[in-house]
Amino acid sequence: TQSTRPQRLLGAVQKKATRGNPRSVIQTIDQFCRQREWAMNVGDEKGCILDSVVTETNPTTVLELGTYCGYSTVRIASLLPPQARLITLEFNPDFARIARQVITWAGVQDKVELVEGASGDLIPKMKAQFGVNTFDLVFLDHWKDRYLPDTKLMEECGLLKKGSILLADNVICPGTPDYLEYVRNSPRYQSQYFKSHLEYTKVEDGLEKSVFLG
Ligand SMILES: Cc1ccc(Cc2cc(O)c(O)c(C(=O)NC/C=C/[C@H]3O[C@@H](n4cnc5c(N)ncnc54)[C@H](O)[C@@H]3O)c2)cc1
Ligand SMILES: [Mg+2]
Repeated sequence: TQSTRPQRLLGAVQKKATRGNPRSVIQTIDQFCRQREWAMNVGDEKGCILDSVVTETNPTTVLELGTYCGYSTVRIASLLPPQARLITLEFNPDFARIARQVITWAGVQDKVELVEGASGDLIPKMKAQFGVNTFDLVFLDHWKDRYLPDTKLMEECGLLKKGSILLADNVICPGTPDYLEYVRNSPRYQSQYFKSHLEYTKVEDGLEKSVFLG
């Protein structure tokens, strides 16, 4: 039977990346996407912006919406201090299965909890079922029409505190117009756009960093 792109991406990681070395896993996936097959990972250019936001936030509790193959999961987890943890949500079981293997190959599995399910169902369970108080950082990279409803849901569930950071991928391409309008015009957020490019291309894209003001 035909393999899928995520399966081929995992194969490249297991063949070329050094076990337990997150940077090696990231480099292998970026090389695979440049030389073999494009895949919707945040990539190395926007990834460097992600790295700088993670390190300056120095988060204890991180939420990622949309794991896909685990590229940004590994990238974020590799920068977290020992006691910090990253919860990542993925509703496609095939992607989740691949991501778990990528995360384990990188050796960051102790900092990551991959939960299979839809963000709309799981966000309301974060406090009671996952023992979360609030998130210091949220990375949004799932279906683009879910960014706004899930942000409002996180507000309603009391998962954001004064100073919580939302970092959203693809605010230009594919684009998240309703989300951008909300975080840029709501008095509850201080927003900043980081201009970049769609992963592995010269097309403009960017990340939007929004600080929740309480
Ligand atoms: C026109 C066009 C097309 C594609 C691109 C290129 C491009 C570039 C990018 O960086 C992109 O992030 C994307 C993109 O579409 N990302 C969607 C990513 C989804 C992943 O998240 C999962 N998921 C989706 N909704 C949920 C949800 N509620 N709860 C839990 N998991 C969810 C899915 O199962 C996938 O694992 C596309 C650019 C322009
Ligand atoms: Mg993306």
